Amino acid sequence: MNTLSLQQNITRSWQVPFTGNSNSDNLNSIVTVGDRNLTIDEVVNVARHGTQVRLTDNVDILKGVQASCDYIDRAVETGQPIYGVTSGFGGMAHVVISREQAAELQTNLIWFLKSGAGARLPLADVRAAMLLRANSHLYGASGIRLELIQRIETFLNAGVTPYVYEFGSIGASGDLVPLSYITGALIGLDPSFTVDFDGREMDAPTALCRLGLQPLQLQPKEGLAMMNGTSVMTAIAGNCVYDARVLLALAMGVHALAIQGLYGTNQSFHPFIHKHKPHPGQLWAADQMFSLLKGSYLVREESDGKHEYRGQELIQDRYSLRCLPQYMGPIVDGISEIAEQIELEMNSVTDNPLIDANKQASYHGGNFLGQYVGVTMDRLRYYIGLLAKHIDVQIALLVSPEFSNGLPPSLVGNLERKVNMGLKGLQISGNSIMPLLTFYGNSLADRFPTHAEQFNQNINSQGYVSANLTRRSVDIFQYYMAIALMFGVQAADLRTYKMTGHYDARTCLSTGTLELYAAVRQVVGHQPTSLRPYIWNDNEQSLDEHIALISADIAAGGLIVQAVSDILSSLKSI
Ligand SMILES: N[C@@H](Cc1ccc(C(F)(F)F)cc1)C(=O)O
Repeated sequence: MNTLSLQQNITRSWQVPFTGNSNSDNLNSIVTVGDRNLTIDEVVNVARHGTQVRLTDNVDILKGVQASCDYIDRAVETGQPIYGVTSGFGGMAHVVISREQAAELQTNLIWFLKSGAGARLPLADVRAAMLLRANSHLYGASGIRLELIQRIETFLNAGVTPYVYEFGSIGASGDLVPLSYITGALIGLDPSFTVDFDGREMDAPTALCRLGLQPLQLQPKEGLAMMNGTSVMTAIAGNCVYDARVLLALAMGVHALAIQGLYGTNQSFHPFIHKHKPHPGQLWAADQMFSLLKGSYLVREESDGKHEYRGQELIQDRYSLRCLPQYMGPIVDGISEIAEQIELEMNSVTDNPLIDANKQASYHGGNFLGQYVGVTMDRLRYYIGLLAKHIDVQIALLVSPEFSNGLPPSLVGNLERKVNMGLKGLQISGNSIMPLLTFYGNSLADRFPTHAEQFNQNINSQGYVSANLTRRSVDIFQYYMAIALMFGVQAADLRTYKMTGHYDARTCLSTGTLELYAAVRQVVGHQPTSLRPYIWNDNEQSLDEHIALISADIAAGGLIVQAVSDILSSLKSI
């Protein structure tokens, strides 16, 4: 198979047209919306795996939704001045809107916001956004009918996903432009609103017809309630946080393989050291690495606190090994803080004005500002850059015999075939990715336009663009991780040979890394043998095909991700 066709055949799980319940594990599980405790994992299950959703049947919550609509009806009837209900929008909020124009105001909002550009968002990100919008509306503070919220449920369960575009939101009034596409499709406003219906492109009115639904006329406030919020950027952020945790768990696995490849010591991960600097992330990384290396014949077992001179080799390891917990710690802590903030944002009401039906009052405010998403997504890309930089130096040690405790240069397998250059090209390919990941680590939230929308939106988060940039960074990091795993596997085989005279690393690796090693070998279709390492002669495999296979497995949560599931679940509990 040539590389081009391979790349075309391997599509990332969240880019494939959504085709309903693809994951049998989720057939029986249902996510209830409206109980105010959605988790990132639930969002990912609905977004990517077709888990069905059900709106809460909690009577108090449903009554609250209706009460907020009644409040708006009365306000329009009596001509009360309320932003976006009886007034114009944004920098034109002084314009008074009559009772007769109040519904048209809402539909018109969709029309003038329909100004997106660029590529379509992955369907899974749009599905997550719909779920979050429904969740936000069930707090009963938005003045939106249950009937409209139920449409979101229907779309999600039937696998109908509006097309939304990558540019258009400054993350200030939430995601006005992206949400206008979702709203236009839900109500079947016009055939120019299009959807993916179970894998087929279709205009929204036709899709509604297939679902047995009629086009819906928006009531006062409903358009604003639908579009004034952070749901799309928060959805992308939730999916990215999930992926980033997977990649962090894999980074730990890669380092554990590299440390064994380098014949490193386990002493640097001894609990005694870390209890004297007990940051939670550092403690976690040290503890994980200590156990990940347990039982290995490829590490220096020095947990008793002894150390010996080893000829020309250093008495202690270089920093990328020895200081791993101290380097990873802040990243681990940072990602768990990000997850917490994104989950809180997912369970928030993010529109304006907000209605307190009990007090018969409404409040003008700004919960739609996506600053939490902008700042956390900037941070997440920064952390991804730091993770990539660390892996890059580990690879650099592995390919240089003067630093690798004597592995062959560029991890050449068959040294007798003099033309073999081993993993030289693979390292260069990785070197072309790592700087981009650190570049993407730059912040966006501090570079906002100060004069947006007649100076009304004069501070804005850029949270949507930041989240999309983080999606890109995550995707690229998956390629990088594939390359790193290939280095880890080859190094383990070559170290095994140095220690035992055969190449089957399964006999020497720690129990904690065996499954990861085996998963990589299986995904590339290259079973371990005692006679040869993973890469023997340069001309016997196409490394690009291996990168594509491994990264696709990572993206789809396949064998390689399952192999680090213990690390992943312990990471989530920090
Ligand atoms: N987030 C704003 C609502 C808003 C602001 C601006 C516009 C537009 F489209 F005119 F620019 C629409 C809605 C608010 O609640 O204050």
